[in-house]
Amino acid sequence: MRRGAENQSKRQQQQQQQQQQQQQQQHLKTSRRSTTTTFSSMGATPPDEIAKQHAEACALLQSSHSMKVAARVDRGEIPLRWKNIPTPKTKSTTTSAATTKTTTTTTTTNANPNSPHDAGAKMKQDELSEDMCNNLTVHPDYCISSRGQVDVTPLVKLITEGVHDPVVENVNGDASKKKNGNKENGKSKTNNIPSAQRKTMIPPLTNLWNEENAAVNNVSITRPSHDAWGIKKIVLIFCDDFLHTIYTLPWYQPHLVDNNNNNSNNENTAIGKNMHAAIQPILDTLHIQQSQVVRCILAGLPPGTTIPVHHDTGEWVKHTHRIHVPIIVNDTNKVLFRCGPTVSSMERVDCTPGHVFEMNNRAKHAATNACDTYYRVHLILDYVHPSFFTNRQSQNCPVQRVNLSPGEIITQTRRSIDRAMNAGQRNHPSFLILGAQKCGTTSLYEYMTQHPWIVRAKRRETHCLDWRWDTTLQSTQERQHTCLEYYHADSMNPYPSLRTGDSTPSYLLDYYRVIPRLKEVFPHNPQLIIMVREPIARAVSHYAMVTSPNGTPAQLAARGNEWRNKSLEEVLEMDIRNMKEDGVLPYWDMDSKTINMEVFNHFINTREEDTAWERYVTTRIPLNTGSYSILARGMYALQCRQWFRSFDRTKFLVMKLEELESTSSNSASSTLTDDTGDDDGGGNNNSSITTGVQAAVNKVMVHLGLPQFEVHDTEKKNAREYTDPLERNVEVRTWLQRFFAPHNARFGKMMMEELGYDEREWMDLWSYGE
Ligand SMILES: Nc1ncnc2c1ncn2[C@@H]1O[C@H](COP(=O)(O)OS(=O)(=O)O)[C@@H](OP(=O)(O)O)[C@H]1O
Repeated sequence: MRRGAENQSKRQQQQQQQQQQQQQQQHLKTSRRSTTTTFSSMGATPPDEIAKQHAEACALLQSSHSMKVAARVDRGEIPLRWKNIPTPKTKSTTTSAATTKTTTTTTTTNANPNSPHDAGAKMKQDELSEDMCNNLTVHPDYCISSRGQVDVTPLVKLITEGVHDPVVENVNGDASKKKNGNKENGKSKTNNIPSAQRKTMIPPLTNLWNEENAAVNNVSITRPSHDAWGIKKIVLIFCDDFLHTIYTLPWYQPHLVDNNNNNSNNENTAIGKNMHAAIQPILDTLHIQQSQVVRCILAGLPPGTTIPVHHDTGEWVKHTHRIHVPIIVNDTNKVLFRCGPTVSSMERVDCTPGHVFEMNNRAKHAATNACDTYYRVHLILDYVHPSFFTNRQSQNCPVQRVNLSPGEIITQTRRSIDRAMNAGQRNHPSFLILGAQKCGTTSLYEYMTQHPWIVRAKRRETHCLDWRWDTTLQSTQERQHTCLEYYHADSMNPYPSLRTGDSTPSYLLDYYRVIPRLKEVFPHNPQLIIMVREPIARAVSHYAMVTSPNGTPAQLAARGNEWRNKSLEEVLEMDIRNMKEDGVLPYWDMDSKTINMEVFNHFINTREEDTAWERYVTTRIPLNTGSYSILARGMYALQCRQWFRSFDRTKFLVMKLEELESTSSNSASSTLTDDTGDDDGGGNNNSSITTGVQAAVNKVMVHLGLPQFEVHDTEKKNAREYTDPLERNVEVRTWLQRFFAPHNARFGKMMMEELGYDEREWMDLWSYGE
């Protein structure tokens, strides 16, 4: 009785927390610009399409030319490179399976599917003909590989209880069939009890399929698409989409530790031990270690149900080998599990219990249980190569392992998983892009926020530390609260995996206002990102933006009118005069437009320079316009110096806009770290310098300690068409080069000396020749 009451109150608590979670998730979803990335391709299949595919699959099974099971072929481990091929954008995942008639593939390759060593099987993506690329996401020979046969009797014994209970309604309709219980075997007593009544009963601990039992004695995990299809589950190991944290659930812990002091007992502990023992033969057959397994689930496909044709998405897919082992299949003639490079070339896999097979889950696959009564149970297991862990370590993102306690609450989004006990542990914002203006800050923010764990702030440029700073607020607490609102901080609290930040490019120069405020309201010190760009190009871009007549009224107002009727030359002269007057440029001769290098070398990094720079910054930076400091914003060493004095150097990441520009390596597959374990996979060479959007974003992820991801949209943002006024004005360009050359060299040296950056990238920075 006591246990029943405890369970009851725990369930109520869980329900409340789940409701809160749902509300917060909804808020986060609406606060993201793109919610589409949070949904899988499979969830999108409409119910009538699923019903159609189910009818077609049942017809295939019943027809006189019923689909033959493909012969088992051991191709060894499926190379992960065949999971890294970008999916063609035009492909539809909801195509009807009606065309599936044969068991042979219809591809044009000459590779022998029976020989993993065939040269054709080693074919690279770029060798595929254009036609094949349009149709294939994976190599046709590497969709299925038979990896062995095991005795699954011990596992069957552990999970038989409750397996055929019709707790979940049949999502393909025809629920009435199941309401009457198990007609085919008539053995299960519980099946004669109406389901509503059965749900109120406290399930025996040994019924591992019961969701209420799992919520109290294991841990409740949501799998949105699978849950919607009514698939029952026993979750043993689970991880988030980036394999950042691997959670071992109580029912897979041989030495169960209950941190919550719940009612875990010997019976529950025995489950973990027995489960381990029952699954070990499968790991032995695969020749893998327990530590390589990142997901392990028993999935029960309900009678009369079809999982429609789909392919799995998410970063985890690229790094994992997907294993299926049929465990309970009452009648193999009534189940259809298919996989292939295209909908029309999917092959039927042998689903005899104990058949350990690997499938490429980037390939199309579908499953049908045409049986009237019995669930079909598969063990589904994903594992990684040991090199995955070492790569993650070197990317500042080591994989975490966590043993969950019985009944522990976790918070999930589509791509993240957190422990409820860790709610509120992340301080927001996690990062700020400080500038410089016109150096690609918009693009960088847009690239970064494609990461499913980075949530956009309410606005890209919050300006909460400069012109939106509310001077009427009395206390730090009030100011903190106001600033945090820009970052959805409250809604983010249950999901410490998620990060947020903004990009306000005016902060870099406006250090004297921004730094003290930042320290006051964000004392945890967010990670700081600075983008720079060749300063003459930056100045021209700045001038083009501020004088452009195009833009919303708010944009036009923010840019100001000060430069509207002035030439670029006049604007440059104005700024150089201001700096000269403030004492910033004692080395610059206004008449000859030359630098006295001796004076320059004596003056820089002195107290006099600091005082002069402070005079300039504190008197020349208005809050109501963007028309200022066309030259000063390109003097990066002077700006960074102020920031480096206030924060630990490790907080900073400085990148050049030019790093984004490489066209050769913008594709993710060429710059994502390789952990495929393939002999010809082309490992990550630390000594080479890669550029391009993906490489730049990878650097940012390392800086933030976030797992790397594939940037899909690598387009330039905030790009403007304009005629460069300096194109024909060689004289101005030449004096600008004279002006900036020593500043560029000074900045490059600073990056090498203070941040330890590679001299191949920072020596001779933007040198202009003679
Ligand atoms: N990927 C990539 N490669 C090369 N150049 C790029 C890229 N992304 C942005 N850009 C250029 O960056 C300029 C806009 O910078 P910002 O977004 O920082 O401008 S702003 O300060 O927010 O207004 C703007 O420069 P101009 O077009 O010269 O004005 C963009 O074209």
